[in-house]
Amino acid sequence: MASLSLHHISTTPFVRRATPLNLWTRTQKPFSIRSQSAPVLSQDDLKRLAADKAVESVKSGMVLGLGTGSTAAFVVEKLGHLLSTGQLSNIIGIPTSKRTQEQAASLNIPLTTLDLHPHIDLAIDGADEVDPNLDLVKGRGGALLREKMVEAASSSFIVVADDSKLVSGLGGSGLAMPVEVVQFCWKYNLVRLEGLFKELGCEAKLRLAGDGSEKPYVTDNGNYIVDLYFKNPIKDGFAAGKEISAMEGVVEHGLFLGMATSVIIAGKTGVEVMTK
Ligand SMILES: O=C(CO)[C@H](O)[C@H](O)COP(=O)(O)O
Repeated sequence: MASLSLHHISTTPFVRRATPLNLWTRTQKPFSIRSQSAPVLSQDDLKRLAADKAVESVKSGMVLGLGTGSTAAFVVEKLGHLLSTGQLSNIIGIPTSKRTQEQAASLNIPLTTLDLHPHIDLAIDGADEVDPNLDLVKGRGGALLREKMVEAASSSFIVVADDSKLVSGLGGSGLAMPVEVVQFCWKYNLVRLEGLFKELGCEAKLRLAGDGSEKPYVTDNGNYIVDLYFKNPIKDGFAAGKEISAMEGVVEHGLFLGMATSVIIAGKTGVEVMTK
């Protein structure tokens, strides 16, 4: 396990005294936050705290990768505010989804593409799981392909999350690890993916649109998503990623390995900046 440095930032005035989070033993569970001396912080409050901390690294003139999801949306919101109040200028963003593109455009954040700006100064995005090596599972919001392209092109990649995202091993939350696949013979690939991780008790499911119908979810790139649910965490993420990528018809997977420069985690005891 790589050694990590943790920089602690108190969430005062919400929490009077902060202690480091117990990063490596947490399991995924919903939490409500209560302190005798402070108001309750919701999960959205924590996401916003992490987002605001990350935006402190943004400087005028930067090319920015704009992530997708509820935490990344707080980042985009803050950037819009700083631009509209003149506290930031001359930034340009590359959105990782149509959703983020729409939000950023509505806040008058100038936008560009990787074609026009292949070198990104800083990307900020959420994550679904963060392990002790700062390796990630991403893509439960369905934007994994564009996220990976944008974040791989960034000199620096800051992850923002609340502490429910901390896991001791990837796949360990029991929630989905997504794989984007072409529509053609998706079932063939679903069966092959499930077989690949049989010994981890993997169950593969086609992601549905979520509108109550049996229609599949379609990504911004016109593909389907196969969600992998593991009973046991993945032991070697790099080997797993390699095997998934080698399958014909797989477009991208949600393992983001060795990509994060730092992870900003907000929890009831404060905000931690985790770096390798
Ligand atoms: O990878 C993502 C979208 O594809 C998101 O960053 C991830 O799902 C976390 O989302 P949220 O901040 O809403 O928990």
